[in-house]
Order: sequence, then structure tokens, then C-alpha cells
Amino acid sequence: MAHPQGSRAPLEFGGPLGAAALMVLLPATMFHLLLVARSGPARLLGPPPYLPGPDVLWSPRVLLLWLTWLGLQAALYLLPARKVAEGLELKDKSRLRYPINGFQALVLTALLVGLAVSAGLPLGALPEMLVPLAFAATLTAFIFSFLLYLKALGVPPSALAPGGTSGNPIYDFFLGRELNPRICSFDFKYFCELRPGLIGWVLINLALLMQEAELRGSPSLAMWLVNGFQLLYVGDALWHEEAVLTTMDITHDGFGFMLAFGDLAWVPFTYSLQAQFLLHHPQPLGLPVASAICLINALGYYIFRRANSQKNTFRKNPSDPRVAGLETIPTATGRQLLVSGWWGMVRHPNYLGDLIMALAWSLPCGVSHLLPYFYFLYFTALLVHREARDEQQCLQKYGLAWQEYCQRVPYRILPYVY
Ligand SMILES: NC(=O)C1=CN([C@@H]2O[C@H](COP(=O)(O)OP(=O)(O)OC[C@H]3O[C@@H](n4cnc5c(N)ncnc54)[C@H](OP(=O)(O)O)[C@@H]3O)[C@@H](O)[C@H]2O)C=CC1
Ligand SMILES: CC(C)CCC[C@@H](C)[C@H]1CC=C2C3=C(CC[C@@]21C)[C@@]1(C)CC[C@H](O)C[C@@H]1CC3
Repeated sequence: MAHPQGSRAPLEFGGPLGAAALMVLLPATMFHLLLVARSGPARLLGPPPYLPGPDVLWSPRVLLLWLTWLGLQAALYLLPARKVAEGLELKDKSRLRYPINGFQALVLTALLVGLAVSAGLPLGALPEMLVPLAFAATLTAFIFSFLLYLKALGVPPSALAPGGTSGNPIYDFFLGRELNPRICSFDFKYFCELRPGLIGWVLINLALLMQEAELRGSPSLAMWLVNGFQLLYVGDALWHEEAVLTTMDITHDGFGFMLAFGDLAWVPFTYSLQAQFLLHHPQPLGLPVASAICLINALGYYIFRRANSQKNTFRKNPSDPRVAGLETIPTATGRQLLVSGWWGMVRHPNYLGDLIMALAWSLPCGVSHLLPYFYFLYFTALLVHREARDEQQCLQKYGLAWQEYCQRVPYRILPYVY
């Protein structure tokens, strides 16, 4: 199959073999974490307590529940939005339009769940369904990616993603062929990136908190902290939903198994690991330590938000008084690169803030187990890899100007270390 741009993009993620391995390893890791979190020893590196059979994984009732959840989020996505934003210019010079109503979807979901709980819905029963729910989500991700792959066979080359057109079906299935798969105005990638998984994550956390209250009389301080920190993170992502339109996931990566599984299964079922761990392994937490952890989360959030907002403000309007005084490097594309302020400290200050928050989410779980630190370890690896991919793309976009930026701001994420 001829590559639409004439030359093939270099293969990432270890090529077809790496992609095939990841398609097995990622779901296996997710199930391992789910099973180990509820086991007594909770050893990250130990064997799972048991291997779940089909009776544990498969439940038509749970599948129906999962599909209802997806349907509810799709319906909320279709509601009138406070704003419709335009994405970046595409290869064919057009721009897609996206509804900005993610925060509204979060609030409406909270209202609906609140009503359902007061009408007797046993939300505390959800933690018992996590394994079959994760199985339903994984199955959906596989089937969905397969349908997306088939759909991409019929689109023009200008609609394909730069990376997912190697011609190797396994690799392209994993990375995704089509950049912005849509039916009418319903954008599948944008929908999945921010709605069912992120909102599902906070709902699972809340269910774990409610079950802890049922089991122990009240939720623990550690559980409150984990719920509060992660709700702030998800609320922030949905409030600043428009910013996702400039991420590499939307502008560069196709929609294939990696993002479908990542968005629908990986995020809700592994990002809620700390709350899962706390339900089965209560941790005492005194007020002084809790306050110190809150300060760490606040510091991480401050860096993350200020850095992201500074770049977004600058990209929208470089003459905005909040950023007009910052030093910049001109590039051949006509755009400029910030070289002072947050983006003059390290080349990815937002990643630094995100990592500090990740640490703060694990600390309420104590230091007796490695398991609750999985997110921090995985996230460090994800961001180091993502940073390298972004640098590669920026070097291509900005050439010499990017090299000058790298000379002037030599550290990538952590000042004086990396
Ligand atoms: N929790 C999770 O699982 C994940 C969270 N995240 C978070 O999502 C957020 C978005 O991350 P991500 O999409 O990776 O990337 P960034 O928001 O860091 O965006 C990178 C882009 O910013 C622009 N840029 C880079 N340097 C400069 C500069 N000096 N001046 C102006 N513009 C610059 C470039 O794009 P251009 O020049 O084209 O504007 C570059 O491609 C981050 O806060 C990250 O921490 C990300 C991944 C996973
Ligand atoms: C399954 C693999 C390990 C890789 C999966 C990656 C995805 C889980 C992430 C890719 C980019 C993401 C972003 C976010 C969540 C995780 C995924 C989907 C955010 C929405 C998180 C909140 C931030 O404020 C914005 C992020 C954008 C990128």
C-alpha cells in the first residue's frame, strides 16, 4: 500500500512487534492491577491472587451497564454547548468544529447520579463489578478499533494520520489510521479522550468512597484526599476542554487501539488504583501529614495550570498583556516559542506539575506498598516518552528555532536533572 505522503513516517512503539506486545501487555497489566489491589498482600510485582475465569469476566448485565454509560455520555455530548471551538487547520486547509460542553457533562452526570442514588441506586456495589466492567471496556475498545480501522479504508489520504499508515495492519490498527474519525459532527476521538473514561474514573472513585463508608462507617481521610485531588484534575481537564484540541493525540495521532483502550479502559480502571487500594487496605493518616500532602498537590496543580494557561494564552493571542512581556524566539512558521516565564524554566513545565500531582495522589496510601505508586511510575515513563515524541515533532515543525530553544532551555522536565 503506497504511503499517502510518498515517504513513510518512522515507526514508533517498537514497530509492529512492539504494537502487538502492547496490545496484550496493556490489558494484562490492567487486570493484574485490578486483581492485586483487592488482594491481601497487594504486591505490584507478585503474582495475581487468581486468574479470573469467563464467569468472573463476562456478565451481560455489566456489559449493558457499560453500554448505557457510553450512551449517556454520548447523549450529553450532543446537548447544546456553551461554545463551539475550531480545531487546528487540517491538511486539506479545513478546520473541524468541536462542542465545548465537557464540564457541563460532568455536572449533569453528577446530578443524574445524585438523583439515582437518592432513589436507591446502590453505587457502593460498583467496586464489585470493576473486573467485568474492565473486561466490557476492553472488548469494546477492540471491537471499536476494528470498526475504526475498516472505516479508515474508505477515507481520502488527506484524512489519514501521519503515523498510522505504515501498511502493516497490526501497527496501523494499534496507532490508528484515520486522524479524526467522525459520523456527521460526532467526533469519536475527541469524545472518548475526555468523557466516558475521565468522568468514569471519578465515578468509580466516588463508588469506592461510598463503599468504604458502608464498610467502616465513614470514608477515611486518605480516601477523601484521593477523591478530592483526582476530581480537581478531571474537573480542570473538562473546564479547559478546548486545550485538548492542540494536543498531539488530536492533531497528530490516529484513533486506533492505543487511544481507544487508553481512553475507555486504561484511564478509568487503572487511574482509580489508589482509591481501589485504599478500600481494601485502609491507611491511617494524621492531619499534619494530610496537610503536607495537600500542599504538594497544590504546588503540582499550580505549576501544571499556570504553565498550561500561559502557553494557551500565548498561542491564542501573543499580544495578550499577560504574556506580551515574555521573551520569545521567532520561527520560520510565523509562530513564536516562549523562552522565558514557565517555558523558559524547563521545556515541559506542565509535565513537572502533573508529576508532582501524581506523587501527591499516591502518598495518602502510605509507604508500605509499591502498588499505589504504579500511576506515578507509569506516568513518568509515559511523559518521558511523550516528551521525546513532542520534541521530534517540534524539531520537524520549527527546525533551527527549536534547536536554539533547546540550547537556551537545556532541561526537559526537571530543572538541573533531566
Ligand atoms: N494524565 C495523563 O495521563 C496525561 C496528561 N497529560 C497532560 O496533558 C497536558 C497536555 O500535554 P501534551 O499534549 O503532551 O503537550 P503540551 O501541552 O506540553 O504541548 C506541547 C506543544 O506545546 C507547544 N510548545 C512547546 N514548547 C513551547 C514554547 N516554548 N512556547 C510555545 N509553545 C510551545 C508545541 O506546539 P505548538 O508550537 O504547535 O503550539 C508543542 O508541540 C499536559 O499538562 C500533560 O501533563 C498528557 C498526557 C497524559
Ligand atoms: C494505553 C497507553 C498506556 C496509553 C494511553 C494514553 C492515554 C491514557 C492518554 C493519552 C493522552 C491523554 C490525555 C489525558 C488523559 C490520558 C490520555 C488519554 C488528559 C485528558 C488528562 C487531563 C489533562 O488535563 C489533559 C490530558 C490530555 C491528554
